[in-house]
Amino acid sequence: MNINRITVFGAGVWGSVIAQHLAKKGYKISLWEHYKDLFDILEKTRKHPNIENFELNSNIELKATLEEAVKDSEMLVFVISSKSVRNFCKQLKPILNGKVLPVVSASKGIEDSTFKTVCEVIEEEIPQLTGYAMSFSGPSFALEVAKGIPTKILVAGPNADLVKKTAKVFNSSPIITVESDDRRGVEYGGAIKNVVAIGCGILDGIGDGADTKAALITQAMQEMHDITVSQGGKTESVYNLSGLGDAILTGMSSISRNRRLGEKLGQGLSLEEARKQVGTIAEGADSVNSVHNLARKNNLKTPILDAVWQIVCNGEDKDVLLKALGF
Ligand SMILES: NC(=O)C1=CN([C@@H]2O[C@H](COP(=O)(O)OP(=O)(O)OC[C@H]3O[C@@H](n4cnc5c(N)ncnc54)[C@H](OP(=O)(O)O)[C@@H]3O)[C@@H](O)[C@H]2O)C=CC1
Ligand SMILES: O=C(CO)COP(=O)(O)O
Repeated sequence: MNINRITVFGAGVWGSVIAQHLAKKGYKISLWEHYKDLFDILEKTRKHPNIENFELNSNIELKATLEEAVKDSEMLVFVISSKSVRNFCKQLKPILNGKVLPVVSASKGIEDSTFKTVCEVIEEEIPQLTGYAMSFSGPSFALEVAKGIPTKILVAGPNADLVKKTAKVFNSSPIITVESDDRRGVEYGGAIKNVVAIGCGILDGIGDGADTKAALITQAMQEMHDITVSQGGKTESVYNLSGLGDAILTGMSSISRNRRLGEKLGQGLSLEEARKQVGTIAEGADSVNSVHNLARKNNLKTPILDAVWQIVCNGEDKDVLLKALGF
């Protein structure tokens, strides 16, 4: 696999930081963004409005159309919100025109109606990519990676050779990549940890502290485990970087948008108001329903995740979470 040009879809904070990381390594990057206002700002200033002291590397070219974005590309990286992936693939498919190339998803979510992971949605919509989609997931705040703070991220996919080569592409300071053959387990962990982070935020909003959040994470990990394993994921992935590692990061850090959304809910704000105040996407608010429905469908006992669902989706009082924890 000889890679020179990589396309990154989504110039949000994580997409831009990934593009920068790869550009600094010497890859030529085509960065595509669908939101015209953001595209125009990036093109005009080369600075990202949501990342401090961040100027796009000269190896990054902004691409306004999908045709331009995929031209000469040897790898695609998806960093758009998970719920927009299916429609996005419908636009991308005719443009790829049967082309086969490795695809990496850095998005974290589970589709509501189908319970499919982002890689599975990509492969379903663009069948020639089946076996070529990999997940890139682990504890990695874009804002910390942008500052050069070290982290470890899993690259997971069904083809060991492709995973090895892709891990090499992404591996360089401050990111150490770790290879995995359990894409499902990695993607489920990455999606469910966002719901766990909302739960931790709710506790913050109520005024409870790190002690209570640590108890929540510990109990919720069993629920993450049971759901993931029921879908064919491995136990070892649940307790690896994308599950446990990312649950600790997002549940405990003030940076996490999912945790911040939960905090607003815990303070009594409605979901709509909480979303507005957080401003940017909080994937957990979309995944909470799919996670809940999946647990019900499989008759799994998931009291912590159910309580978060009741608060987020039904507007229940936040005390249901304390009750679920046994307080
Ligand atoms: N930020 C982080 O630290 C990390 C984020 N992630 C994951 O990465 C993904 C992106 O997050 P992040 O970059 O932080 O979020 P941002 O809100 O900063 O960016 C989201 C990106 O998705 C794009 N998008 C939204 N809707 C559509 C659509 N209909 N079609 C095409 N593109 C669309 C956005 O465009 P627009 O500007 O129009 O909204 C934007 O480029 C999420 O799944 C998140 O969980 C993973 C690890 C770390
Ligand atoms: O997934 C993330 C870090 O690994 C980002 O989490 P938030 O979306 O909650 O900020």
